[in-house]
This record gives sequence, structure tokens and C-alpha cells, in this order.
Amino acid sequence: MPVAPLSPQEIEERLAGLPGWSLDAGRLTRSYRLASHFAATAMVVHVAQVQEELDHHSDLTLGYNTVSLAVQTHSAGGAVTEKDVELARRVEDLAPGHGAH
Ligand SMILES: C[C@H](O)[C@H](O)[C@H]1CNC2=NC(N)=NC(=O)C2=N1
Repeated sequence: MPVAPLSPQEIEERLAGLPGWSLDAGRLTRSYRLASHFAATAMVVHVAQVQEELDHHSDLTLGYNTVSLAVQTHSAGGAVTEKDVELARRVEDLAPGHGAH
């Protein structure tokens, strides 16, 4: 079943519950800083596991000690949907365990 685009107001409401996340060029985005490159790499693997579980995938960028995500729903024409919000929430849940902030 196709997933519906969120309205601008719905996106603002979802972002209010996702500190650190923002809407940038039509995608939900956040960058995290970690203690080391290895810690950042471990977080990327953990995010990838969640993305496979959800069958929903961000553009996931590993830096020296940073992990950055940008996500939109391609099957909804590139809109932001609840699937993107769900992924963001799942990443927020796992981030503290990696010392990401
Ligand atoms: C076949 C598979 O379900 C689709 O290609 C999924 C996979 N991951 C996805 N990820 C994102 N971000 N948007 C999608 O529309 C999407 N579709």
C-alpha cells in the first residue's frame, strides 16, 4: 500500500518530537558526533541493520567521527512520510548506546 506524504504541518509536529532533526531540501536529516571513527562505524552498521528491518533506507554518510542521515520516501515521489519519521525515531533510540550526540 502506498504511504501518504506528510503535510508541512505534520512534518513540523513530528520534528518537534525529534530534537536535532530538521527538514533540509525536502529530506529529514540529522548529523551525530561520536567519540571515534570506530564508534561512528559501529553506529553505521547498527543503523543499516534497522534500515534492513524497516525496508527503508537513508542516505547514510560516515565521516571521521560523524554519522549523517538524510531520508525521504522514494515510493511517495520523494516526499517525507511516516516511514521516514519511524526511521528517525529508531535511530534516536539507538544513538545513545553509541555515545552519539
Ligand atoms: C523494494 C523496497 O521495498 C523499496 O525499494 C524500499 C526500500 N527502501 C526505501 N527507502 C526509502 N528511503 N524510500 C523508499 O521508497 C524505499 N523503498
